[in-house]
Amino acid sequence: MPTKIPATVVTGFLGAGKTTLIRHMLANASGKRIALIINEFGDLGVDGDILKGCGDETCTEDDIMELSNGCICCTVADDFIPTLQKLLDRPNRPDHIVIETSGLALPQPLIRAFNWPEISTRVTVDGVVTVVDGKAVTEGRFAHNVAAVDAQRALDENLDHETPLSELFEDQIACADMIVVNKSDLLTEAEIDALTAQLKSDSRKGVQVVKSTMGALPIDVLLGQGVGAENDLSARHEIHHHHHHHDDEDHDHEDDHHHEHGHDEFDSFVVTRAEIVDPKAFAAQLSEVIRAHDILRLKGFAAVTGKPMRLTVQAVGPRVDSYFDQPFGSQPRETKLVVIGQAGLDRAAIEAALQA
Ligand SMILES: Nc1nc2c(ncn2[C@@H]2O[C@H](COP(=O)(O)OP(=O)(O)OP(=O)(O)O)[C@@H](O)[C@H]2O)c(=O)[nH]1
Repeated sequence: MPTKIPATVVTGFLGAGKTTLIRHMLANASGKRIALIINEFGDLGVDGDILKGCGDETCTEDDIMELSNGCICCTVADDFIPTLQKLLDRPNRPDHIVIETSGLALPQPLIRAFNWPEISTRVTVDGVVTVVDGKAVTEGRFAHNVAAVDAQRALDENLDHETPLSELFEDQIACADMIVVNKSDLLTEAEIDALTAQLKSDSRKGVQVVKSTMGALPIDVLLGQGVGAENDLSARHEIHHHHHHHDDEDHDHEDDHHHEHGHDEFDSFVVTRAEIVDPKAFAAQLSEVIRAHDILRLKGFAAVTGKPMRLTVQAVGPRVDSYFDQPFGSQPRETKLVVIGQAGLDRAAIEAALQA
């Protein structure tokens, strides 16, 4: 019997540093052949583009598969399973598969999919790595307070006291085999220690919590955990669907489509604009728009007058990073930004502000 190929699921909220961590991993794969499946919220394909640009010989463009149809956890049958099968049917099988979920995905339904007969004999979930934006959590952006939420839930099972952000965050933590406290460069030692202790107590027993900057962790730490996460799903409780049968793990596939979760509570759209003249001023303008409209995530590429290189723009909350990454080459010189926030974003106003 052929051995199962290990698959590592990398999850974590929007902008936590999943793509950065994977990029570091690919650059340090030391000959291991890694195939990637990535699923992005927002339709610009920024993550795929960044990863394809890694230029690492152990991971060619062919090894990167992008799921197109929205949320990985809602399109398991139509998109994820066929993509995985395609990967497994290749003559040149990968040593390891890494799956980057979108920042809004619940990992549990994805892991449950590994029990589907079509793939269960061929792959196993090696481990779930949850990347945490240490700075954002420390600043309280997820209003992360599991104890208080649990106390409320004990009073009334049916009440939904949580924000969409804290729900997702807690599900992603509950599913983790390893938690990466990323962006530790933006934290003090004391903040890192406090967050680490909190995450340890909020996660399952034995879950490792490690800190990183720019996701720089040895590949041996991230891969090869050998957990078989699909076999102990019940330990990875799902916060959202308490009213569903979360204790009945092998219910039929249909149920995966009935779960309710946060997508409707988030909005995403793409804004195009004319070339920008001054990258620094543009970053300041972005930061202002992000604050004014409470935008969670903004990323994309910009054309700067007089520059052959493409400016990659990355904003997580009010923090804006931008850098020239590569020449436009054969691609059109366009400025395109994907904007992600909670539902109710004022699209017209944001567009106007970004195009100003
Ligand atoms: N200061 C700092 N910035 C970081 C670190 N890790 C990632 N970033 C930056 O955070 C931004 C988001 O990083 P990504 O790796 O794209 O995050 P992601 O989780 O893949 O984002 P989504 O796919 O949109 O959910 C980028 O601008 C990164 O350069 C870190 O350790 N420290």
